[in-house]
Amino acid sequence: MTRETIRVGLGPRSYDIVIGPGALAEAGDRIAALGRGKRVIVIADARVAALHGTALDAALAKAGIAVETLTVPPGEATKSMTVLAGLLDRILGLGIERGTLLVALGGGVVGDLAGFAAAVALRGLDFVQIPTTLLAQVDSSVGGKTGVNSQHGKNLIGAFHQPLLVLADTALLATLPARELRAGYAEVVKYGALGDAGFFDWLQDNGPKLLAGDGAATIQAVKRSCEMKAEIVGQDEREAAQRALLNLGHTFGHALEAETGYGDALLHGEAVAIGMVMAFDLSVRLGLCPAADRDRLVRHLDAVGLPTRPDRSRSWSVDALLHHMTRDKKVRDGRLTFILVRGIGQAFVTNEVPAEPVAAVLADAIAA
Ligand SMILES: NC(=O)c1ccc[n+]([C@@H]2O[C@H](COP(=O)([O-])OP(=O)(O)OC[C@H]3O[C@@H](n4cnc5c(N)ncnc54)[C@H](O)[C@@H]3O)[C@@H](O)[C@H]2O)c1
Ligand SMILES: O=C(O)C(=O)C[C@@H](O)[C@H](O)[C@H](O)COP(=O)(O)O
Ligand SMILES: [Zn+2]
Repeated sequence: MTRETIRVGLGPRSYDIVIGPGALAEAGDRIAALGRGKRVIVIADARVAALHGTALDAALAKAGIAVETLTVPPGEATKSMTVLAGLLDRILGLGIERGTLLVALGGGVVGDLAGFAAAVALRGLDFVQIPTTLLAQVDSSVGGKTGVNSQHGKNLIGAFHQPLLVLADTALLATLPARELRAGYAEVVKYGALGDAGFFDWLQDNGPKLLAGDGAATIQAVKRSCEMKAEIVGQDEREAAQRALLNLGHTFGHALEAETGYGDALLHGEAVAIGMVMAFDLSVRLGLCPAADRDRLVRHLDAVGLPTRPDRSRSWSVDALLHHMTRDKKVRDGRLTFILVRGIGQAFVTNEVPAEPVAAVLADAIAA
């Protein structure tokens, strides 16, 4: 079996990301090898549990591990304090100990929620990520950002809590709806756009193959994305500086998600695609980035069917978007922090952006 293993180097909290088709079937042996006892609680997205829960149960049973599964409803609305409170009640109701291991089975929603539950239950349980969307395999399962949304904004309640292991079985993506695969692909493009122009070139040639289900292209893209994320997180776990590069497109994107109510109207990856274009627009407007690089990004996102500007059939307001942006966790002394670019693959972090060009980028993007 093809397996790629990437190590996230965080001293005593270092862990492996195992990538490849069939990794789920190895979950029992790999979890047993962690030496955390013979009992796990799986927290699963109900849709994913129906599709892949039996295979995980069988893998765990083969290694003599007892499993109890708790499901949560699919969708971004599940990343809430209400669902978290109910989930914690159910976890505690199972009579857990500090040694009990949680396993998150699903996309970024379940990974963020279950990871946060693991961070706070009994003041901290160990957990394993089994990501089942492209987005979760390339991004959310790695790096330890866990949490839920608040009425005040996206991911405003949470904790840094690293998993013990990430098992990214790329074969599970076969059941993922095309729109979800595409949305996850936006975070893959993000890695090329922020720090690897060669990877961006590769994606221009291979992205369509990946989206058509090509296994080799998928493994390669997941591997490169995880390598980049592991390197950045290994240097700056708590986003004191360079980790903010992984937020390219997110200050704008999270504002769009907040305005659309965190529903099916705009998926996180779709918001990131639009947000990246806005970050490039702002960089061009400030004279930092050639317009040709912005155009290249837009052409590639267009070519794979990702949105590049907010849906014009809705009504948007610059002030409302700016209001959401002020809730961003990167705000320092009242100033917004942006991830800007000098070109494809050359992102940097700054909090020295005047207000006018930001408002102008928003106004242009939402103009009818
Ligand atoms: N923690 C981080 O570093 C980080 C990084 C990026 C995104 N995120 C968060 O991740 C979330 C988005 O994650 P997502 O895009 O994975 O969405 P998601 O978890 O909502 O999953 C998308 C949909 O796909 C379904 N699904 C999942 N796996 C499937 C499979 N293999 N087959 C069929 N259906 C499947 C789910 O039921 C759901 O309906 C957002 O909340 C975002 O903020 C977090
Ligand atoms: O891991 C990170 O760091 C990221 O910023 C990855 C992002 O893709 C992800 O959406 C993350 O959840 C955003 O974090 P936030 O701190 O802006 O809420
Ligand atoms: Zn993201």
